[in-house]
Amino acid sequence: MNSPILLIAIGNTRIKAMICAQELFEDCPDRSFNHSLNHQIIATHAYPHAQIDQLIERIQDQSFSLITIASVVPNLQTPWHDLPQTQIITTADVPLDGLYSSMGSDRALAAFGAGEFYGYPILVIDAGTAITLTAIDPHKKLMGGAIMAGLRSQFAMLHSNTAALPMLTAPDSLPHRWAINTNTAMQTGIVHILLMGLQAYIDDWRSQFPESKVIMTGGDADQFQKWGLAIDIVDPNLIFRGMISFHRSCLLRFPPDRAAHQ
Ligand SMILES: Nc1ncnc2c1ncn2[C@@H]1O[C@H](COP(=O)(O)OP(=O)(O)OP(=O)(O)O)[C@@H](O)[C@H]1O
Ligand SMILES: CC(C)(CO)[C@@H](O)C(=O)NCCC(=O)O
Ligand SMILES: [K+]
Repeated sequence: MNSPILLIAIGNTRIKAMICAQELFEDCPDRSFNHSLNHQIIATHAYPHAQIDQLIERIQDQSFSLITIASVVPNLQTPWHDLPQTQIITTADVPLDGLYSSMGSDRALAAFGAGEFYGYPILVIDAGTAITLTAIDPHKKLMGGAIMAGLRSQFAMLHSNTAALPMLTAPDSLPHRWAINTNTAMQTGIVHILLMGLQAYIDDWRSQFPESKVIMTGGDADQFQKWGLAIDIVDPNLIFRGMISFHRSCLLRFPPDRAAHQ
């Protein structure tokens, strides 16, 4: 058996790694390679930046035929960055039209992975350290997007920029809109206003592309779905799907047996 591949996505809070079987990249006539992702995943890991040593310890003894890294934290180097089989994917590598050069590679890859898997047009909402919306039209062109502070970041901002407000986490169930104590007031303000704002974006998108799917990913995606945000699917693996789709598109353009004979 070929050694597995390692996919690494470096976000602003956590480093996420997926180990999957090499067979993902074997030639097949349609997009079924991607549909089989769930069966090919050997392991997934997510560690905050400060605990990167634990990730290293977990996988340092394994050998990988291919390593792919996408990062939105340029100064964070890992032991995998400099290996000969490592490829760093940037936004410029992602085969979608109209991407701008400073756009995060996580957004470009998640949108590409979502579009290739669920079809275009597509709206991707990534609820992580930041919340991003990334909208791709039927011609695989960026329509546009938005960036705002993520759920945890909003609580952290209120706490660090005021004298009296505590550091809180988001409530499990949707709080009553009109609060009569500090903690609920903070929670209700952040949660309801985020939900209403995101819903307005989703409604606007659906009015232009009624057939489009709306996909959510990122650490808080499940929470937003529980609160009733009208998304179609939560998919935690969009960025990894984007990496696999990227390799797939390279293989289709440069099949290995042809390259070997040139
Ligand atoms: N174990 C965890 N550690 C940190 N955040 C978590 C965890 N579980 C859920 N979360 C939530 O996930 C959010 C961070 O999301 P995520 O881990 O996707 O961010 P990230 O790694 O910084 O990615 P990005 O940079 O793409 O936003 C926080 O708002 C937090 O509420
Ligand atoms: C917005 C974040 C922080 C989300 O992870 C990342 O995608 C990023 O640093 N983006 C650069 C700016 C942009 O996407 O327009
Ligand atoms: K993100």
